[in-house]
Amino acid sequence: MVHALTLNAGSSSLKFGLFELGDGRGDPTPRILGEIDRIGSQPHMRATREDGSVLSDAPLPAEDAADHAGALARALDLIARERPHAQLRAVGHRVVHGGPEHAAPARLTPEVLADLATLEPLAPLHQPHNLAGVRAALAAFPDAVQVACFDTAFHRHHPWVNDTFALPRAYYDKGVRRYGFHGLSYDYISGRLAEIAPHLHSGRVIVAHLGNGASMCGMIGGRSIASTMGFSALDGLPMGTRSGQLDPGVVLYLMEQEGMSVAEISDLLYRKSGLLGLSGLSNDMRRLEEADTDAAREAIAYFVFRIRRELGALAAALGGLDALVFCGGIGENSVLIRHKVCEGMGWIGLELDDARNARGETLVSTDLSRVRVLVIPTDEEIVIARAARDMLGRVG
Ligand SMILES: Nc1ncnc2c1ncn2[C@@H]1O[C@H](COP(=O)(O)OP(=O)(O)O)[C@@H](O)[C@H]1O
Ligand SMILES: CC(=O)OP(=O)(O)O
Ligand SMILES: [Mg+2]
Repeated sequence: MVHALTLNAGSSSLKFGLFELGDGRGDPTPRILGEIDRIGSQPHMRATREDGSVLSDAPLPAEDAADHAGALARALDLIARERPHAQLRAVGHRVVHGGPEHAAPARLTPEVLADLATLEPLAPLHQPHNLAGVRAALAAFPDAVQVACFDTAFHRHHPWVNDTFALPRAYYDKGVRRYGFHGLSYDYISGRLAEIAPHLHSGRVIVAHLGNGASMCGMIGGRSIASTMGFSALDGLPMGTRSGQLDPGVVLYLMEQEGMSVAEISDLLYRKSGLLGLSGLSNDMRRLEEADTDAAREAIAYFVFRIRRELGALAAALGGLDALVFCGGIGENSVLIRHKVCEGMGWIGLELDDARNARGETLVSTDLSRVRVLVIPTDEEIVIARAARDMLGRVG
């Protein structure tokens, strides 16, 4: 039976999925979904079958998953044990940055891989690890069709005013643009909305992808019009460890007055800021919600304030609002954050139903709310699997 493997490599984690492709026309069926985290230190593998039953939830010997290639080998051992007859004909990769050119998934050739490596400085927390996953998979499956699925692709047709900064034009031409990210998630949500609420899909929608990385996207007719992330995955909302939007004067100050190096500033903005920096406690929203400290409450207050501010800004960019969708680990699970984001939003025609919100229903707005509020679990893996299926259908 023909299968596709999906890989989503983070700095110290590797998410993997095994999908059955059937006759290549229907939706891929997930058979195994898993993640190895703490690669290089204390690796741990979790994996489940499609029915939710646990296949693995155990530490791995450190030397077995010392890098992404080792982690991939362990994931493949598990897949081979569980589904020994799976023919792996395609591998789909999440690649965060596709630069200005890629508006659709791309077949991975040595040339494309070399081109994507030049974008590593633009997404240092993601791109080098994504490409480490690609190299490991190319070595393991030289005969499979390998496809890169870009977080930036969904936004490539957004309007020029949201694509540019007010810098001299030469910088735009060199690629200093507002790319936008989390596109696999937005693509999935756009597709789900078309299925479950087509009248909303065709309207003005804001999607809040609130996970460890967080951004918001304004869509009309399911297409990106504006988003809060820009040139890098640092912009916009504060995140687990990333600052979000920052006056560029702060960076100049850190260089000139604090004498900080580029590496130090990068470490500060990508790894020590956001919820972690403000709370002094954790990047994990669950821990902040449980913590009884002023700093944790202030970190949550700032996160919520920025989401509300961006909601207003994106609604203005869309010329109004028909629906707000929450997704990502925080958006899907945090009753408190959804409540705080929607509190007092009657001015824009949005009213949350607290009982529906507490039950985590799909529709969490009141029946009288003009703006519909929905919670839709996102699924980046199926978007990658579909792209792998389509590429295999074209070239395989
Ligand atoms: N029940 C919950 N309440 C509040 N926050 C939650 C809950 N479940 C998960 N989260 C938060 O979701 C975030 C991780 O989101 P996720 O989308 O899984 O991240 P990633 O970007 O790593 O894929 C963490 O901050 C975690 O605390
Ligand atoms: C682009 C980005 O921020 O991704 P993640 O949420 O996986 O960190
Ligand atoms: Mg994520």
